[in-house]
Amino acid sequence: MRKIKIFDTTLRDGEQTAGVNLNTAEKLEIAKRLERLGVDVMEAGFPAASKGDLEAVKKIASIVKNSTVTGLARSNTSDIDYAWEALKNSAEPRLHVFLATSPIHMTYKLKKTPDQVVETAVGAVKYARQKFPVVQWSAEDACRSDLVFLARIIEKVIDAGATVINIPDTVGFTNPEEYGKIFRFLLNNVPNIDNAILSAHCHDDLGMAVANSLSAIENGANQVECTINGIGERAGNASLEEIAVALAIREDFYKAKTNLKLNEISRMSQLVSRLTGIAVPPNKAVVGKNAFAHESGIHQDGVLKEKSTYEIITPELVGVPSNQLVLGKHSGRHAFKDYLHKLGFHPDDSKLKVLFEDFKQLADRKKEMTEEDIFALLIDHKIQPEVPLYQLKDIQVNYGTNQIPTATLRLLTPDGTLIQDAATGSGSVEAIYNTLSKMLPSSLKLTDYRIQSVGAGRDALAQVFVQIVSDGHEINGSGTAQDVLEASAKAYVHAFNKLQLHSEKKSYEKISI
Ligand SMILES: CC(=O)SCCNC(=O)CCNC(=O)[C@H](O)C(C)(C)COP(=O)(O)OP(=O)(O)OC[C@H]1O[C@@H](n2cnc3c(N)ncnc32)[C@H](O)[C@@H]1OP(=O)(O)O
Ligand SMILES: CC(C)C(=O)C(=O)O
Ligand SMILES: [Mg+2]
Repeated sequence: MRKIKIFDTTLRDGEQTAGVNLNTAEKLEIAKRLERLGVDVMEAGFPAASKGDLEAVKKIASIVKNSTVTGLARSNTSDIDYAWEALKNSAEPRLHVFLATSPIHMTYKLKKTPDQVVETAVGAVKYARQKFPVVQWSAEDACRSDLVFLARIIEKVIDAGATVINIPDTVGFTNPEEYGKIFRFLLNNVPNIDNAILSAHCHDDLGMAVANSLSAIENGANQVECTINGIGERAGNASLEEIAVALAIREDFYKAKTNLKLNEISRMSQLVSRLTGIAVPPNKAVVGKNAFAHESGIHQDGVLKEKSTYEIITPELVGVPSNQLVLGKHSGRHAFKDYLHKLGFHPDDSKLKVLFEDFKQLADRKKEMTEEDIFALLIDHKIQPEVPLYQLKDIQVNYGTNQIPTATLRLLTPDGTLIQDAATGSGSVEAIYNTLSKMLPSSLKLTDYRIQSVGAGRDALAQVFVQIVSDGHEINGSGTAQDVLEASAKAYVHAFNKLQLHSEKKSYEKISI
């Protein structure tokens, strides 16, 4: 199977998104995540652009070890020297140097003849190779360039020492068929092309960046450049998550793999969105909030019977805990009943009918029905579960570098008694969970624990998700609080309460109406 290298440029082209400015700490946080995601190359910035960017690239290059770190430079010695200053301590210093090749750019922007452009490009690559073992050369605006000229300049820069040749669709002008043909043309017309890796770099001005990147792969590109959430100059770049998941899901067609850990994608996307302040549209493929949400009755019924009826990507593949059946006015009886079962209520058919009619009436007035809405509906119908529900009253955690973490918790039991206990653990969360295990009638075996922040900045709320599996049922608990430890405790108690509702089967028989 072919291996496609993923060149992530979130920290360079992605940062060129209007209104985005990442400081060194933020860039480093993203870089570490990109490394964990498994990108082959990350472009950390444009060192000649500012002192801050130079420092950020330098820092990232000194810390990131499992992905190659690169930086962009114009075709002049000064930019290349700045890039060297930033990258010289990386494991394998790699430069990305570019020069425009289209008549429009050469005439109006660079004010150079084609021959002068060849001379400048070759000079820059030769100069760069005196320092950098790996030099990638990009033909800016390649897709509006004369292809014979493009082939000529590429042959020369490969001779000068470039080993990666990038073909940017700088202004997002081409379509997949044309873009693929450019790669075919270069493979057939550049005599030394086998000495280089061909790379694609697409912009989304006409909404074709991902399709163009995939076409390039079909036509010989072995590297694609992309950004998380597709952020980037103007309408953005090709989105990493869409390319990666398309390759994985359609492996039968593309017959190509990447090194990415796909289950890191969701968290990666959230981090970039939070630090850049660029929200992910809910309907965005793969990472949008609705990518795994089913709203209409026919779809929900299909998914409940067999997920693959309407899901080509499993949420778990990209690190989303589970799909979501959103209750709304388009929902049908199957989804409604399933929702009630998950909450622990099992009304018989006649009660379900009445509840469903009321639900539809309410849903007509609301965009989305929440768990609270459904509970309110059940309470209106005087349906109450007589199952034990525990409430977290307060929590205190002692943590210090040379101290054993200790948690003290107080819980309100279902019969209203206040109980208190304490336990230690190897970390604060473990201490909390050990305490809860002592206090609750049974302890939970967690299969997942995740933290994410709700909102941006220092005052963001912490949201913790835990998952347990019991009798083949997946039960998710969540807790939100200003503090991550309190949110962790709440999530555990939430999961425990839901487990009670499920496993004790106290739901319908003991519901008093
Ligand atoms: C397609 C892309 O995404 S390319 C990357 C775009 N990213 C950026 O521009 C972000 C960082 N840029 C910057 O901070 C600044 O533009 C700098 C520091 C690079 C340059 O700033 P300045 O020296 O003030 O020049 P300015 O940006 O106004 O103009 C660009 C100059 O570079 C020249 N230039 C453009 N591309 C190249 C190139 N690949 N090689 C050499 N020169 C180039 C232009 O012709 C122009 O030269 P001129 O001053 O002789 O007319
Ligand atoms: C610098 C190059 C690779 C670029 O970003 C573009 O042409 O879009
Ligand atoms: Mg670009």
